[in-house]
Amino acid sequence: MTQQEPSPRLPSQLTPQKLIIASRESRLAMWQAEHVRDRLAALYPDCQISILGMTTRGDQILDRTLSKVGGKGLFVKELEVAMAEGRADLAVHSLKDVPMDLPEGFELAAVLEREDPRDAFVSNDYASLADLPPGAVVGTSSLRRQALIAARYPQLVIKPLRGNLDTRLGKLDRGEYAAIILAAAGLIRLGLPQRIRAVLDPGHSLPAAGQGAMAIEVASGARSDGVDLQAILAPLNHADTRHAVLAERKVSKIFGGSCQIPLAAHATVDGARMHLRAMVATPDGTRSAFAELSGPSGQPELLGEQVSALLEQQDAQAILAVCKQDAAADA
Ligand SMILES: NCc1[nH]cc(CCC(=O)O)c1CC(=O)O
Repeated sequence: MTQQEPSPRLPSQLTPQKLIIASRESRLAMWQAEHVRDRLAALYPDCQISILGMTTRGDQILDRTLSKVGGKGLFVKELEVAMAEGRADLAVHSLKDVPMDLPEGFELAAVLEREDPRDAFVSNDYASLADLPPGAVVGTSSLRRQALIAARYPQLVIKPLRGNLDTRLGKLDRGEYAAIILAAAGLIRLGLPQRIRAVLDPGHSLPAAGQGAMAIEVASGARSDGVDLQAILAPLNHADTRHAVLAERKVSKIFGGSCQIPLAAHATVDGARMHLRAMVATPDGTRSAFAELSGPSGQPELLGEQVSALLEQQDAQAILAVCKQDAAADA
């Protein structure tokens, strides 16, 4: 799991003198941008690397669930505008927040090695979901987490929880929730692993496509001074993680791809083989479809298509129709 792509050994005149990284300003986003900055600084010691912090619409709108205000694109659009205008060269994202289809003219130059992809149970008073008394309030705004919890623990009450990690932990600590569910990766990166009371078994709480992975987005083609950003960033790519997330994102894309439906997709890679598991459900968790398959690591998108076909055979379309009705009733 730790091999990196071979370094491209760029001719020295093509290594950049200056790189600007666009990032959201949340503590997690900044940690991730600094991580990329430090890795690039080690590769290109003569390059001056800075971080341009930005606020996105996704950070500003905190009173509605993401699925209602337009989905994942809200976290990346401003960063793409900065790249298109030449104010930044690359953007660092949590891959989970990156839409399945990037706008024309942008691509993912690197997918970094994945951190723990699992969901984490976080609480000051309880050790696990199973410990919560009936009626206890659990915070999450993820439809996937909501459906998975409702299916196994229908006696719990799920309430929306938005905002960056510090905001969410603050709401838990003020007693607004008995427990909250967060990605383990974010807590680990922020140096808060002690907040994790239990990691949820992926067999019960299958992770979201891309969870725990970071990606670097660039504008396609060479920079105006001829610097090939793709080649510059290639050494940061982690091949196994890229293959896993390509398979996961294929499933997301086939099922309509944003926060609108409860959908999980998680792949593991073992050398030349990979295994993909995926699930779709109704938001109340009462109906769900699950499928899994193994295949060659070199054809992740094919595996994604095959697993999606298995889900469809299990009536996934009927589940999605229920979700769409819910969405229409909300509107
Ligand atoms: N939707 C927000 C988001 N995007 C990425 C992460 C965590 C880090 C990751 O998955 O890489 C989180 C927070 C969470 O789900 O708890």
